[in-house]
Amino acid sequence: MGLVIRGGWVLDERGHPRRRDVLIDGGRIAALGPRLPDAGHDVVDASGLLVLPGLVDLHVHLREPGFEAKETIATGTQAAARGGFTTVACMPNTRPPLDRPELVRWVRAKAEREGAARVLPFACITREQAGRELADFRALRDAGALAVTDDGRGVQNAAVMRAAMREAAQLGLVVAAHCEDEALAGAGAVHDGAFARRFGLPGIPGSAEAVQVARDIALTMETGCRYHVLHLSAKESVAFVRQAKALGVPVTAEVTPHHLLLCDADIPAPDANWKMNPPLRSREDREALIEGLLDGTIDFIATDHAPHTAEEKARDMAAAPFGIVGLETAFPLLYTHLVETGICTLQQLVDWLTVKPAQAFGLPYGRLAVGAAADLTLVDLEAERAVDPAAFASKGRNTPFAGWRLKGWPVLTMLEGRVTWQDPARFALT
Ligand SMILES: NC(=O)N[C@@H](CC(=O)O)C(=O)O
Ligand SMILES: [Zn+2]
Ligand SMILES: [Zn+2]
Repeated sequence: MGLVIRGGWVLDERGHPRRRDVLIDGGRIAALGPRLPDAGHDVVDASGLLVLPGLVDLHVHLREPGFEAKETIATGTQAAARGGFTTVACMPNTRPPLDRPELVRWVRAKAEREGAARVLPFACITREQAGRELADFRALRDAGALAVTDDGRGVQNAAVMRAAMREAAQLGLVVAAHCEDEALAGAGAVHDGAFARRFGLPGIPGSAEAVQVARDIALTMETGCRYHVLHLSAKESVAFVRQAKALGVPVTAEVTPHHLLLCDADIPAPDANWKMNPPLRSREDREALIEGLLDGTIDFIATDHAPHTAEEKARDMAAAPFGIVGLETAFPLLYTHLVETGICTLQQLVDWLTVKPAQAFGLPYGRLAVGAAADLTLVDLEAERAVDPAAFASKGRNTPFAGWRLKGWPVLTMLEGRVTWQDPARFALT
């Protein structure tokens, strides 16, 4: 017996909403049409709801192993499910870092047992993320690593980065980079701009990111490696990626919801819930990111969900760790502030959160089509409520968006036909 998702709005090829039924059988989408027969199937009433392919977030920190006080694979994937995400890629800056194949296998096995989302682990570029010797890419790939990155830190030595790209090119692995020149970033806590000056905080200039983006594009041209820029934040970086793409360089880039929606002028006062790396930059940087996303320079959106404990984030802005959570607010934030404001269409937003990240990493997810895995997200576009960090599934409560009134909340999430989250006020599926 299958399950019919009855009467929801499905976006067609041209992005127009159509009333469609979705039949799920054996964890796959078995049929999609205007009026499918019940034929003894279970039925979910999706009338009035948007039915999307399960959202894909290729940049999250699940913190296991080693930082279970911040998050676990279980709580992080529950946060993903609540946010409408069915596939997440987790970063290797754990303790120990994911620089050996047995660690990649351990994360995959634990996620398989406890996860409420599909988890694709990134592995390290360098051993211990120390920036010196390369990890064993072939063994990491064979253990199931999605790609390699030293996220949390930039690779400081250009020769090490070039060696990584040569090796990755041989193996068909993507190199994903956290671009940050540590000599330029120094001990900075926020963007090197008006807010930093007003509160006497050390600043991180946009150039700290952009010089590594430029360097890595040159190395990509030399090595032919597939290169991806994580959490793009500076207008100069956008310009470099745009130019590289025009030259046919195999580069992709992502941007976070917070860099699209906030700039340093929005920070109300020194408060570590507004501290993340890269930092919120200037209004012009933010505008360049939106422009880059709209013109295809930036390929997709990823949250960089980076949970920390309340105690860590209660420290002052200079001392607290970088990072904010993102999984449980991403869709409503972007729907309310990009789609409802007319900056982009619903179809564009959905693509940036589904098929675009999947395509960039060669993954078969993010499409609502017969034969595809039944990863689905039902969203109520009219539901409006305030962001309440106390109600998060994540252990992290560190968000600058607390109290924001948003529309477009996910109400049911399904991974391969199994419900991973449902709004208890609306559904009671088993
Ligand atoms: N983005 C952040 O501010 N923090 C991330 C590291 C990272 O993504 O670089 C973290 O691990 O906490
Ligand atoms: Zn990073
Ligand atoms: Zn990150």
